[in-house]
Amino acid sequence: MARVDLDGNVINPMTICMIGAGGFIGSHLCEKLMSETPHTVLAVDVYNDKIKHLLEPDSLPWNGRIQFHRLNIKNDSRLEGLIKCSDLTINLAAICTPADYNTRPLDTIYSNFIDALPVVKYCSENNKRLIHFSTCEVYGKTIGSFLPKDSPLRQDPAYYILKEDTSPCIFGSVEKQRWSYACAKQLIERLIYAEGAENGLEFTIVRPFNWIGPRMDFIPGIDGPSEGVPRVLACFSNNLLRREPLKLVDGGESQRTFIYIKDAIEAVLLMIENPARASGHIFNVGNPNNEVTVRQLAEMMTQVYSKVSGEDSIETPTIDVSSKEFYGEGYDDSDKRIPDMTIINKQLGWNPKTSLWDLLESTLTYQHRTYAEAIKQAIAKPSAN
Ligand SMILES: NC(=O)c1ccc[n+]([C@@H]2O[C@H](COP(=O)([O-])OP(=O)(O)OC[C@H]3O[C@@H](n4cnc5c(N)ncnc54)[C@H](O)[C@@H]3O)[C@@H](O)[C@H]2O)c1
Ligand SMILES: O=C(O)[C@H]1O[C@H](OP(=O)(O)OP(=O)(O)OC[C@H]2O[C@@H](n3ccc(=O)[nH]c3=O)[C@H](O)[C@@H]2O)[C@H](O)[C@@H](O)[C@@H]1O
Repeated sequence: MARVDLDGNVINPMTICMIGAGGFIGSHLCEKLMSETPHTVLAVDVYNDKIKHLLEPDSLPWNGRIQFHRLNIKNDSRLEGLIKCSDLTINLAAICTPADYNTRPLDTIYSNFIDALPVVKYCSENNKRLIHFSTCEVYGKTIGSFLPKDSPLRQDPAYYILKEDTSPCIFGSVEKQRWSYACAKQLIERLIYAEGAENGLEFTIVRPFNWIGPRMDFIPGIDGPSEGVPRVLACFSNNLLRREPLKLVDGGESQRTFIYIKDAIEAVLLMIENPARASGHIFNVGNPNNEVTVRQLAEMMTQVYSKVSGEDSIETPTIDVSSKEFYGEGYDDSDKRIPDMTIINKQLGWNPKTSLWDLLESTLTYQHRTYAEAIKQAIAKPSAN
């Protein structure tokens, strides 16, 4: 039975150059493409731990449809050739953990802007379609966050809903180096948009809103550096696994909307297979129904983990820490991130399905199954170093 797109046209097999395929999102996207489509993936990354299960053994049903190319796009002449022999390039490569933005601002700016330039150039020069991963962080802070604390307008959606074609990008001052990432992402978006306007580059830009699920980042001291600071899901999972209090930065008052990685990947597959509907657009991909403060996330994760692990939660499940202490100088934050869904609904007819509780249940089940034993060993006999 041939697979058809949203307009009833047969979907022909494509070759996709996926840069950053070895990461959290890339690994889920590769799983989806291998298990549900006839497409071929040239998986480009410096690591492949998270997609090894797709590359071996040769007896896998999709064998031959995914090839791993270990290369660093900063300085590898093979990149252009891979883009030229693909129908579509998806660029996921980035430094995208906030702890790096104010501590490694140069690497962050290079990774999110400079290193993406050749990818855009090769696509434009060779008339190849590009799907580029930006971030919801390009919206920065809401307009409402500048109103007086008790202003009723803060409840007015016009002051906090984030819409691709109307909302401004509002960052903190240059000293707040946290915004090095979002600003680099904003400028690469503007460059891509200009390549589209001036040179006819066929592009789609994705603005993910806190996608979470299995294989996101790492657990410090187990499959990542002990002093590493991953994104909040992995931080809180690590605390729960180690029976430590979850640290709430500046009281955990910031709000986020979290979406299950599997729901988000559905949206990306629709973009891949419906170029006529996706090209020329910027898309919010998030779940406006899953909004919590970070404190509420910590409380919910504590409850879910207790259920998943069968262990009672500890006496003091959370403690407050200052952002200076947790991230260092130059940290700043987005207050609230609610995606407007008009454009993605209209173009792709997509909506997220999974509640925050359910996505946390499946994700923490994975975390507990994958890490609980290793953590127990690590705590039992702390390593020499
Ligand atoms: N996960 C989210 O919720 C989220 C939210 C907003 C934006 N994004 C964006 O989506 C993209 C993917 O995010 P993710 O969560 O999968 O992050 P990730 O860190 O898990 O994946 C990024 C991958 O890119 C690779 N990479 C980085 N620099 C490279 C280089 N120079 N050459 C080759 N490979 C390189 C890394 O090895 C890694 O495997 C990023 O652009 C990120 O900014 C993600
Ligand atoms: O994932 C996204 O959509 C985007 O936003 C993230 O930024 P942020 O949501 O701030 O990243 P987290 O590290 O997950 O932090 C979320 C919130 O939790 C707080 N936090 C984090 C970790 C922790 O241990 N405690 C804690 O209170 C942070 O201060 C922040 O307010 C990252 O910038 C990228 O992954 C991406 O651009």
